[in-house]
Amino acid sequence: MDFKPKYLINLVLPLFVLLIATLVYIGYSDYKAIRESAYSQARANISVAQDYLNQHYTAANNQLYLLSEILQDKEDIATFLTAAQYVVDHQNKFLEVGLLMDSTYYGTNRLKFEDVADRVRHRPWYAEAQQSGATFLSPFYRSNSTKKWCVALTRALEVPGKGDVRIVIELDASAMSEDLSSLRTMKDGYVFAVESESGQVVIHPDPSRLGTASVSLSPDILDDILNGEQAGEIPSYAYQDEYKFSVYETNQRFGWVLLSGTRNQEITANALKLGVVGGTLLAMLFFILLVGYLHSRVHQTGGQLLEALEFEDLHLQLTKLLKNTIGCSQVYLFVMNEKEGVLEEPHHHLRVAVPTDLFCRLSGCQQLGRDCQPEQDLIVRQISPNVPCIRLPLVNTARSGHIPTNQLVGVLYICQPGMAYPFFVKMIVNYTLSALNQLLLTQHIRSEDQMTGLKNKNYLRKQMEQRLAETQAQYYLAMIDIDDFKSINDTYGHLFGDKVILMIAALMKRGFRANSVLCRYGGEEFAVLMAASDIDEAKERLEAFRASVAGQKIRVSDKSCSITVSVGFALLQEGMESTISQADKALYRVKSQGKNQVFDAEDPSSESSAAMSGKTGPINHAKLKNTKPFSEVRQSATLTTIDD
Ligand SMILES: Nc1nc2c(ncn2[C@@H]2O[C@H](COP(=O)(O)OP(=O)(O)OP(=O)(O)O)[C@@H](O)[C@H]2O)c(=O)[nH]1
Repeated sequence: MDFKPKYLINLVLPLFVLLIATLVYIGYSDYKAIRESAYSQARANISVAQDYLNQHYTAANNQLYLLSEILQDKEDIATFLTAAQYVVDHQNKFLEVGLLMDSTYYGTNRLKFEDVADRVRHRPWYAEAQQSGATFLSPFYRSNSTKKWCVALTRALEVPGKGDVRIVIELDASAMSEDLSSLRTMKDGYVFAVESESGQVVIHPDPSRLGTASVSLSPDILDDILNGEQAGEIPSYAYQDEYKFSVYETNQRFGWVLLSGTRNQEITANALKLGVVGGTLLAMLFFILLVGYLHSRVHQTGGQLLEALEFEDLHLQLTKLLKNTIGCSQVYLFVMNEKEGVLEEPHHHLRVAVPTDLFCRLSGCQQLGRDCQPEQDLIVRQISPNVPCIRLPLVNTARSGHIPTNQLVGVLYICQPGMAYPFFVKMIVNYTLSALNQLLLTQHIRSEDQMTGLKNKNYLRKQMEQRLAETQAQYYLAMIDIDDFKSINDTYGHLFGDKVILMIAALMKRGFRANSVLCRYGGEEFAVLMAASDIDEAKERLEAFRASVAGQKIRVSDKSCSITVSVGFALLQEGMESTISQADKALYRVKSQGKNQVFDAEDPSSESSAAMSGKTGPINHAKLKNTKPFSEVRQSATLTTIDD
């Protein structure tokens, strides 16, 4: 099966939709994957934080035990305080170590408060019913001496004779928060902790949040936790105008709830980033492949346009190419006829004046005139397409110095129902322009007589065919033959004969209107196809030409000679062959009646002479020798100059 590019082009829109859908799917999958990974990262962070807190709890508990051993062993406060100071100095999470004995509070950093039995009862670290050897964890509070947020571990002791003895270690919440702040979920997520009893924030990377009420843990969740819920998720809550998610676990030792989470937006942004990057790469790859394929297909088929030798071939190939690539329904390829200032479309036999606004577009070098409306363009009005039409001027651009000059070669009209892709249209325009240029050049070469620059017999016949199809104007075909040319050749040589032929061509170009078809019919015979209102006008013009030739003298060395031509003409009607034959017969009659005259096919006076001579067939110059020899004169004052 021949796969046509238009199928692929038609797939662009559905594929684009598919691509968007894929992107959305990729984005959603990414979102889910990233969210899942964020959750597991958050859980991992909580687990690290659990270990961290448990270690500090155990460390504080161990220190309490050691210090109580020292106190019981030595019963010496100074030794105890030295050991306590050592502990505080080497463990930066311990704010203070205190000893309550004999109603006196001894603290590290030389603190001593006497007679404080009543006051200490109100301190958070003091538990009235604490049994000897048991450890009590205080609620979260701000330390009196250091003014820092902390939690205290207190051990009650039995020291004989010393009454109520308590050893206290205060744990610094800010320092612990700082350590835990390095646990990040994605970029912005962090670990924090809330005291389940009070709902106060106890660990937070932002020190100003310590001691404040938790935003994430609603009273309902706190109730669940107090009722034994140990872990869970909070999918969405608003904090500082942003939505966040958190996972939580309770910490048995401290009785805190550890939370870790991040901004939902961050997950979305990451998913989008991944989705967009992935999708863009996918889209780029897809479009590169698509454009590459279409590019090569258009080049491949576009190259075939250049092989067209006839206009019909070009039209056929172009229609095929445009149907296969952009799915256009009709193609009109107009060729500029500069001589007559009209655009011709041979395939549909159209001939119209060049749309006036086309040149405005050309001067602005706007090649793509899209969606021409019938009221804007005479040609579109004539074509009257039932689908949108695109007008594409085919312009040769040359540079003279710095100024670009545009030459309109033709105009392509594409009737196209769907989307037109400028990129491909532009490529097709370029190919069409090249093919048209090549075709016109080939036709020019094939239709021109190389020696004189006049048109040749082929071209004349085609023009006659075309004009026969027209009904508006009357055309006349004249056959012109140089009189006694053989003698000229024989007398002055062939080179001179050539000069005579060139002179006749020059006089023809000068003597007839621009829209006449001037042709070298063969050898020393010429033809003119011209428009005239009637036979008299035609004869008058031909007569003027004949006289212009007869009035010229050609110089050869020191001699000059006069040349004459015989002209027979006929009205272009009925058929091409019959018209040629009639004009030929008229010419023959001139030859047989003394040459250097103009006869038309209808002329009754000339008919009789032809009948007399008994010749009615096509002219045979070889048989009409020197009816009236060319005149040979001495050098005269007015001579024709012929360019070599
Ligand atoms: N120099 C030159 N001669 C040519 C060319 N083409 C044809 N001829 C010659 O033109 C001559 C035509 O001669 P004829 O057909 O006998 O006609 P004629 O001598 O003009 O006689 P009439 O037509 O009766 O006036 C031949 O001798 C051809 O060789 C050409 O391109 N250059």
